[in-house]
Order: sequence, then C-alpha cells, then structure tokens
Amino acid sequence: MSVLESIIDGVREDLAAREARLPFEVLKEKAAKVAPPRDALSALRSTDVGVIAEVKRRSPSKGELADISNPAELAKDYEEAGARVISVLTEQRRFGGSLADFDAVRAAVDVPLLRKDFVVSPYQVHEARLHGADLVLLIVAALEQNALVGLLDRVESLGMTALVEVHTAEEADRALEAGASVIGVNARDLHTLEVDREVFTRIAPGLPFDTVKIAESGVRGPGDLMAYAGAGADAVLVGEGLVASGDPKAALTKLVTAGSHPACPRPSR
Ligand SMILES: O=P(O)(O)OC[C@@H](O)[C@@H](O)c1c[nH]c2ccccc12
Repeated sequence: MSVLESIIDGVREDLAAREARLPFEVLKEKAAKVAPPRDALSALRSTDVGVIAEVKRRSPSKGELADISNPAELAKDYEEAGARVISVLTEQRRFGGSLADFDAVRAAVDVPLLRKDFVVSPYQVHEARLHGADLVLLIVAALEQNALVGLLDRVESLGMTALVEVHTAEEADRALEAGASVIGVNARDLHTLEVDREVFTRIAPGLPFDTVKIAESGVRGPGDLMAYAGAGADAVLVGEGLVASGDPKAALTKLVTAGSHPACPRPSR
C-alpha cells in the first residue's frame, strides 16, 4: 500500500466516526447558515506573486516540524506578514492537524482559509464550509475522475474555491477536464514523498494562461519563490520553510517582499 493509500484509509476511519456523531443531513443544514465564503480566486489572481502560508505541525516524511502551541498566533503573524491565503492542515494522524486548529485560525484572521486534508467525500466539503473554509484542497491522485468532478462541483456550488492538486501532466489533464480553475502542482510525490521542484517547471507551461497556478512544497526561501515565479507561478504554498524557520513571521515577510519585488517575474494574463 502506498503512503497516500494508507493516509486515506485513516482519513476514512476518522470520517466515519465524525459522521456517526453528526449526520450528513444535519451537517449540511448547519453549514448552509454560515457566513458566505471569501473570494479566494480574486485574492490569488493578483499581480504580485503571492504566498499561501501553511499551519503544519508534522509531516509523514519529516515527523515533527514545529511545536505550534498557538495556531491562532501563528496565523495572525502570517496575516500581518501578508499571506494571501492561509492553509490549515486538518488531517490528524500523519500531519497532527485538526478542525480545532482550523477553528482557532478562523477566529483569529480574516484572510481566505484553505482546508488542507485528504478530501474523499462530500461530507468533508460541507464540513469545511461549516468551519468557515473558503478553499478546499482536492488531490487528483486520491480520486477517481467522477469523484473529482463531483467534489469540485460541490465545492464551487457552495461558493468556495477548489485548489486541485496534481503531480504529473496526466493529472493536470484530469484536473482541467474536471473544470479546475486553480491548479496546484505539488513538487512532493505523495507516493514516494520525494521533492522535485522541476515538476512545476515541467507542468506549468502546459496549463491554460488563465488557470491560477500554485507551486506547492519545497520553498525554503526567496530564491525558490523567484524560481517558481519564473516558471509561471501565481503563488507558492509554503509549510515547513515557515514553521521550522524559528521565526515564521520574518521568514514569510522575506517571501512576500520577494513576490512583490519589481524583479520578480509575473504571471502573464
Ligand atoms: O512543507 P512544504 O514542503 O512547504 O509543503 C507545503 C505543502 O505543499 C504540503 O504540506 C502539501 C502539499 N500537498 C499536500 C497534501 C496533503 C498534505 C500536505 C500537502
């Protein structure tokens, strides 16, 4: 079994437990009463190269990344440093995340929030909305095509934005066919967990010019952001490079400054 498959097994088990506590129909009704989502698409389509800053406690490849005692404080630092979007991991078993982390961040900041999880069921989409999410991650490698299409439509029908994650040109084709307007190219292979920044450089030029392109993983500093920008990134998604830096606010400020510097290549559209 691949890492991805075993993560999803755990996600399905945890999901079944939540569904037993709060039935889908009740969840849907509650989620419909939440304040409408923020316009994440416009936030991502800026002329500067933006940063999606992630609240990430641990990872399957590196183990513990940072002791985040107060995710709300971290998120406030991210917001003040100019994060375009904040991503919050809610997967518990491998990433140490939770919906409680998500709630704490939601209460603390006003920027659009991405629910970062392994979404395999409509339940998780409405659940994201109930907790105030504006974007939901959908991982192509984790989904059959019809499931991808169904989940993407559901995310959009609730007014949220889907960040559709790919790792190969074939997956990018599937994402486009499903109707994705925001595509994240993950430099980390979710089967082997290896990082190869060239993956973005290979795939991004093949995407339509009006697709919002996000480079995910492996950003350690401004140099990596500039390289991704040169290959056509609208934004970069950064976890470890911030949380494990010792000073996430300063690390993010450096990235945001680089992304708005006149010398930084801009996406053309
Ligand atoms: O910590 P990094 O290398 O900056 O990576 C962040 C982000 O790309 C990574 O957390 C990620 C990308 N896709 C995912 C899917 C599930 C869990 C995590 C991820």
